[in-house]
Amino acid sequence: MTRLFNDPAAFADEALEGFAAAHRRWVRPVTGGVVRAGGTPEGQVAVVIGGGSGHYPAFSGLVGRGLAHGAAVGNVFASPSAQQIRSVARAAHGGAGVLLMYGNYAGDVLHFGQAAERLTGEGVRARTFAVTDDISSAGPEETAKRRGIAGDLPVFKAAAAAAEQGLPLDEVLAVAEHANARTRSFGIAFSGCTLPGADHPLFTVPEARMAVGLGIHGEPGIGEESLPTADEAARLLVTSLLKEVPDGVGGPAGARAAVILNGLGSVKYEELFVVYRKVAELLGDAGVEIVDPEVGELVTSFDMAGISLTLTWLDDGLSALWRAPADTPAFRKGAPAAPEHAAAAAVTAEESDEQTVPEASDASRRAAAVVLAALDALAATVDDHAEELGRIDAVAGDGDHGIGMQRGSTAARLAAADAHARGAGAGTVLVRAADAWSDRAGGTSGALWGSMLRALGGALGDDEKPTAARVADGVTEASAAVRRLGGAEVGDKTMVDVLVPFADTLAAATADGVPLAAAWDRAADAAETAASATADLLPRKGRARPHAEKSLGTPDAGAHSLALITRAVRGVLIDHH
Ligand SMILES: Nc1ncnc2c1ncn2[C@@H]1O[C@H](COP(=O)(O)OP(=O)(O)O)[C@@H](O)[C@H]1O
Ligand SMILES: O=C(COP(=O)(O)O)[C@@H](O)CO
Repeated sequence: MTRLFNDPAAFADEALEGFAAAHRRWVRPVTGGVVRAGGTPEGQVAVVIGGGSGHYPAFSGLVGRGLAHGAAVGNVFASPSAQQIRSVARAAHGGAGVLLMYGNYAGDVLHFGQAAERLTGEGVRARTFAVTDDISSAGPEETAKRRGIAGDLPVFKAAAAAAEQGLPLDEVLAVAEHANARTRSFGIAFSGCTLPGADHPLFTVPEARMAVGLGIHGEPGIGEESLPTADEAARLLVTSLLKEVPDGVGGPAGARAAVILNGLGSVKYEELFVVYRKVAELLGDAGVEIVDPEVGELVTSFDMAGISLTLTWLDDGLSALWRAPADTPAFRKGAPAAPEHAAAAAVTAEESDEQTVPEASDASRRAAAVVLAALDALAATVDDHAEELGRIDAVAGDGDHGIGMQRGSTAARLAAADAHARGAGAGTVLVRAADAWSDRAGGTSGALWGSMLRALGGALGDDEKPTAARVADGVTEASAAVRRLGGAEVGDKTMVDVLVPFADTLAAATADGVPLAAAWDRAADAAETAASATADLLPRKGRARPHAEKSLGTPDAGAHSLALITRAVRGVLIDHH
């Protein structure tokens, strides 16, 4: 239970503020997160890590010498936005490029990828790397689909220590790849976490049972077993990981491993030590030499009761990197190094000029008023259904879809109102709304809704009154943009299952000469039908994928919210007909 909060929507920002105030020796706040207080030494590759809030000490607590140069911090269980990441990366850049590192989650992949593209376009060399250590989230033949959990730490540390040694960007990336290929984690959970402001946990585990194969966002495990003793838990964790010793290690006997026994939030340190006692014994029996073990909370999930074991199979190079000194708010090792000379001036990301708007025709400005009314209706319907959307998302995801959609749509509405008040045309109003949505919401849906509204805005432009055909073209482009960015197709159980029939129905009706309001009406019906039909599908993309079976019978959260929104916008179009 999270008991101490003010406005739940402000929880992540307020926590980051307090964290930065408490750790001035190590970190300096910048837009979107924190960077090292002393900056990045000139000519050193900057390792910028990041992810959602709710996982402390990941990610902000791992910024400091020997570890990350900066951390981009998103909202609770939602990736930071591309804009936040770009801002932190620019502030951390020491002139030798940045490596952006995160756990493998759809939202992170989208936003860090977009940030890297923008940084590269601005002349900052940027590469990305997603950690994939969780063996329960996909089989050995699909390691690229695995999630990042407590293995984030050794992989981040290896890359950061390599950067500290002065290696160039591509070699730092190669170290990250190598460390990740040799890192495996597996976890178990006894109860789910409760998000700030929520009155019940994201999932529950029946009395005397445990969930096997936990996620770090309150995702339920992939299986369930009887509650073990501490020794049985240790045995399950160790045997699961020893079944998957990576290629190149040659088997556990005689191998060296960095070992992390991680508490997810409400397992006591003493309990962890009782488990670790057996972990150490079993690894010793298997002939594994344990190097600098860590027992404690390194990647958490609020107050979730759970533990995970991580092994990074070391060679000489990785061993030196794992043992290298580090000095961060939450992770310290070895003797502190001499003071560093920071790169001349950390650049703070400049804000884009949002004061002015491009010229627009009167007709487009009038249409902008309708766009604004549509965004108002959209935000209102998201508010009305936020709890329901969270509930649906919690069935197999992380329960934050309602919160994320609320944050994004509220920001979009405000940005649109501002642009409209400045005389913007319909296209610009939508593009401003899109940028505000993806920047404020983060997360998978933040990136996708941002790209959707941007594509629609681009198609409408600021010059002409948007005709029904042009709106239909814009929606078709929005549908293509979402599929390009997210890589999902119809049948994967995502919002694409609704977007495609919605766009197709709208296009067909307008091509037949049906006026916009009536065509939209038809398309919204198709959207609703398609959203309900997602209940019968198994998810193949996004957070819900590892829990595919659990989601049968429940529609996809993003598909449902999109259908609700098309219905809400229909009312506006009919009113303005
Ligand atoms: N690759 C993808 N392409 C399109 N839509 C996706 C994809 N992955 C997830 N989604 C959609 O995003 C929704 C979840 O959004 P959100 O709550 O922001 O996710 P998360 O918390 O995983 O970042 C899902 O219900 C699904 O509709
Ligand atoms: O949840 C996180 C990011 O993934 P999303 O796909 O945006 O939900 C975050 O907590 C881990 O980085």
